[in-house]
Amino acid sequence: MKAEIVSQLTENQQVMSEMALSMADQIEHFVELLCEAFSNGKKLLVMGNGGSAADAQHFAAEIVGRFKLERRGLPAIAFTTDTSILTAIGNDYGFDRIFTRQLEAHGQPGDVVVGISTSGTSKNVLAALEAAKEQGCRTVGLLGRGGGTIASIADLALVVPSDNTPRIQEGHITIIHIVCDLLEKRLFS
Ligand SMILES: O=C(CO)[C@@H](O)[C@H](O)[C@H](O)[C@H](O)COP(=O)(O)O
Ligand SMILES: [Zn+2]
Repeated sequence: MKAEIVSQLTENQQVMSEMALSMADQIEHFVELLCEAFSNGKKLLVMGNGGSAADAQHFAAEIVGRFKLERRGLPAIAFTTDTSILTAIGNDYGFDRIFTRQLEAHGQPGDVVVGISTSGTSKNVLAALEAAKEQGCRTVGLLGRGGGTIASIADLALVVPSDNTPRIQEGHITIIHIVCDLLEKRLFS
């Protein structure tokens, strides 16, 4: 068992090292998109399924609350949190529409819409990013496994270099923390 633990920790380190070599420019671009949006009174809308739903909520909490600095709250909504909305839309229109409908309700031109999907293929996330583009929002995919179909439609695709879902999720939350740290410093210090 110990060998397996060491192997998983080592795999995490390898993914993080590859990200450090290949993703810094894209992460910087993500920070710039969000800083521009918040400076112009726009907001972050974010979504994902399963572990990525938790990441979406975590991201919104850092933005509305704070990361490290004392500052005013910034506007962010995770489309994963309201069980009445999720069950009503899922029941009445289907699971593939749970994010699209919320996007229709909240999305404004200039908002940054972030879809988190380790496979890059979740239909509800893909549909929401497609709708977001039509509404004039900027779209970002936090992805894995080569990026999938979502990478081909997102304005900015950040693809964690792994095919292993937990390692990809660890990459996503690391990116989210770096982005929160940098945008907070850029906007408030
Ligand atoms: O957290 C995990 C696996 O680590 C799962 O809950 C996982 O997020 C779910 O299977 C999701 O439905 C996967 O969706 P996606 O990342 O491919 O879009
Ligand atoms: Zn997980």
